[in-house]
Order: sequence, then structure tokens, then C-alpha cells
Amino acid sequence: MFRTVHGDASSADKATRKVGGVYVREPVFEVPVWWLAIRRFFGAFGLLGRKAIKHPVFSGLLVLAVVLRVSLGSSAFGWLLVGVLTALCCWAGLHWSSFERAVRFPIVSAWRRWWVYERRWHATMAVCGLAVLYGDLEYVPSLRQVRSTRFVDRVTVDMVSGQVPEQWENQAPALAHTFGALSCRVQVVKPRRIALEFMHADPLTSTIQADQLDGDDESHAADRMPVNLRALPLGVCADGQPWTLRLTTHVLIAGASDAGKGSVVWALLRALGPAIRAGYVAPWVLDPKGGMELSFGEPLFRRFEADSYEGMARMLEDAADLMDVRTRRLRGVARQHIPTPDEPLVLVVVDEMADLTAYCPDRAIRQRIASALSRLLSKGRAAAVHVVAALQDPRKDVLPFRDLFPVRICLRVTEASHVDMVLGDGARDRGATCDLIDPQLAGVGFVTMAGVREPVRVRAIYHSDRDIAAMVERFKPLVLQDAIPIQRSDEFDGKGVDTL
Ligand SMILES: Nc1ncnc2c1ncn2[C@@H]1O[C@H](COP(=O)(O)OP(=O)(O)OP(=O)(O)O)[C@@H](O)[C@H]1O
Repeated sequence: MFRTVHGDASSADKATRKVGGVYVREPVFEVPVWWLAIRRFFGAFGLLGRKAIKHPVFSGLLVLAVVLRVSLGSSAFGWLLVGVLTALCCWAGLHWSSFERAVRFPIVSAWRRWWVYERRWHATMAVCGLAVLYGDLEYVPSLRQVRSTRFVDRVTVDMVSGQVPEQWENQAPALAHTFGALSCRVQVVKPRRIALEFMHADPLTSTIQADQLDGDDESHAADRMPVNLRALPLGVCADGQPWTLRLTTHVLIAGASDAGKGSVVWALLRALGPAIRAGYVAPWVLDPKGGMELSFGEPLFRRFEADSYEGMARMLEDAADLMDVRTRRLRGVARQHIPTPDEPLVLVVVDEMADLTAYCPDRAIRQRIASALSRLLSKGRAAAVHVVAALQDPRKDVLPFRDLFPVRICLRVTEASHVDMVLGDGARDRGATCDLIDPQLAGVGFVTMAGVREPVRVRAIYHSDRDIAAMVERFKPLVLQDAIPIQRSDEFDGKGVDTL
């Protein structure tokens, strides 16, 4: 292999290097200075050319500007520039979000790539032990792409051979500090490629207002579900993107007192608002805390029980029976019940689950509740009978069925051990530090999301009493349907139906 060596290094001693434990003396050629100058000159052109190809939009605009300047002359070109700037300002004023996506973010990305990352890349990789030495050559992970948004820089990196994402996860705090970010998260894009998400501003420190994510589209056709159950907007993720929930199964919301569990429930009810109004979703609500939290929303609910444990046990049994009836009807016909106004999705909302499963003083009722809940949680999904339960204490003796909730949201908890109980083993080690959430940040928590290895930090929309009153007025059902026909599962004979 030939290397360029300079000055003193051209002496025979310095041209000696160690390869695989053996010292090798390489040949040294004397090269005239004029040849080196020519090589440098053309080398610089080559570099420029490569940069131009790498950034085609920027180089295209530059070429266009030069061509226009030459063909139009300076004053016409000046007016053209003023026109373009005015058009950009109008665009920004009229539709800021599209302007940000198309103009601001690409410019910010290019700037941050150069100023924040590229300048310090090599040194940072070396200092953090992410550059690999092989023989006397140093292999540095290559920085492929930087995409900046308002809160996050997503830096795509090709790892060098022999590296695994865990090495980068171990260095994530050091990388965050070096590049001046609040945190760094490592995501695997594909084998050998990862994305580092540097959060440089936290969108979750301010309260998310009810109208901030108001994407309700009430112009849907009357003959289909007016909301997307696979992406119900509940709040904002730490990268500034909307936090959406897939309501195709049961959901557990865990968090200490005042952690903001109520705000998640209200955000969910609001996201379902158009479907509640049109009758596609029927909330059956149990508020064992005496109706303090959820009674405001009573006009939205098909059934509401806040006073008696007996009534709550009865409601859960009814839901389980309804589920059984639907399951029998679906057998051999379909694998999933499609909600309609006549056969709506039943959303069983329980404000404090421990009140029913652990603190209810009547043992017989507790057993009825446990039996109905375990039936619902093990089978309710296909029959579109979903349970959404809030819970303060996630220990197994308080909620023995917590593993039957496929979707789990963990807000602030009082003990580190609670995090893995809610989100699953290893969730806290992967970054879900729910026990460290600032008590001032009610509604902030972590969720696991499909396709993302690490738990995602989120904050729920906050609904004030006035927002809730407006929501109730806006989404109360158009037709008062106070009954869902139910056949008791133990009496099912395929004939008549009871009506509750
Ligand atoms: N998403 C949020 N954003 C901002 N503030 C919030 C949010 N959620 C709740 N809060 C604030 O925290 C307080 C407690 O919230 P909430 O009643 O929802 O908590 P909780 O977890 O249901 O408590 P508990 O279990 O004691 O009923 C609210 O009164 C409100 O002031």
C-alpha cells in the first residue's frame, strides 16, 4: 500500500509500520512539489463535485441563480429575488406547517448537519470509542443523513463492522452532551444502520391544550366508523409528533395519584367523540371513586355506575355476556366484530381498577368482578368489547390480570420496580424512567409502540372542566340509545334476547 508521508516522516524509520504484529518497511518515492499542487487543485474540484451531487437541490438552485443572474441582469434578478422572498413569506404566513416541512426543516437540517455534527463527528467518535482501530487504520462510522424537526435531530449512521447498537446505547448520554442535546435515543433502522435521535427541545414541558391536536373530521360518511380506531390522537410524543393510540384491544393506564391518568381517559373519550356521537362507540363507565372524575361526562356514556359495587359487578358481567353472544355469532363467520350503531364497540372504562379487584369489601362481589374481568380481558378484543382501566398500584396482588392488557401506558410511578410491572421486563433499563418524571409534569409517561425498541415518552392532552363540558355538548349521542340487547351467556339458546 502507498501512503503520502511528509517532511521528516519520509525518512526510512518513519515509513516503517506495524501490520499484523510484523514491522513492514514501505517504499518511499520522492514526488515533486508541482505534482502535489496539481493533485491538491484537482482534488478540491473533485470534492466540490461530490458535494454538489450529494446536495442536488442546493447545487441546482445555485446553478439556476447564476444562470438567471447572467441572463436577466442585476436589477431584474434583484426584483426576482424580492418576489421569491415575498412568496415565501406569504406561504409561511398562510400555512406555516407545510412551509416548515418544505423549506425551514431542510435548511435547518443542512445547517445542523454541518455546524453541529460533521465538524465534531470524527473527534466524537474517537473519544466515545465508536471509531474502530484495525492495524494502523481508523474506521469511523459514517454520518449519512440529518433530518431536523422542531424538537429532534434524527441522525442516520452506518456503523462500522463489528459494532452493535448496544455500544451506541451505552454512549448515548455522552453523545447527547457532546452535541448539546437533552437526550439521545438509538433506533435500529436496518442491519448495520441506526438512527440517533437527539432531542434539543422538550415539547412535553408545556401543557398540551385540547384543541392542539383537533383533527376530528366529522364529515365522514354516516355508514362507517367516523374515527380511525388505529390512530386515535391522545397527545404528543417527545419528538413533537402526535401520540396516537391503537384501540383494537384492552388498555391499561398506570400511574401514581395525580399522575394524570384522568387526562389520558378524557383524551381517549375526546378522540372517540365523533364515533360516540354517531353511536358507533358506546362507553360503559365505572367510577368506583364515587363519580368524582368521570360523572362530568355522563351524557356521553351509554351506561354509568359510580355508587354500588353490585351495580359495577353487574355491568362487567353484562359486558362479558355481550362479548360471549357476539363471539358465538361470529364463530365461523368473521374473526372481528365490525361496530355499527346497532352493535357498537363497547368501551368499558374503569377509573380505579384496584377499587374493584382489591379494595371492594364484599368478597362475593370481588369474585364476580374478577371472573367477569378475566373473561373480558381474555376474549373481548374480537367481539369489540374493550376494557380501558386506570390503576394506581400495578402490583400483581392488586391487579392479577395486568398481563392481559396488550396496550399499557405508564405515567409517573412512585417506585422504579413499578415500571417493569407495567411496561414489561427491561422497560426501565431501556429508558422508561417513569419513577423520575417530575410531579409537575402530570400527563407525562412512557408507552411501548410497535416497531420501536425503546419506550416512547409522551404527554396526554389536558382537558379543563370547561373543555370537558364543551366536549360533552359536542359529542353527546345524536340518538339516545339506552339499550344494547344482550343474551345472557348461560341462557343462550339462539332465540330471544334480553334488553338491559
Ligand atoms: N395532561 C396533563 N397536562 C397538564 N396537567 C395535567 C394533565 N393531566 C393532569 N393534569 C393535572 O394534574 C391533576 C391531576 O390529574 P388527574 O386527576 O388526571 O390525575 P390522576 O392520576 O387521575 O389522579 P388520581 O388517581 O388521584 O385520580 C389535574 O387536576 C391537573 O391539574
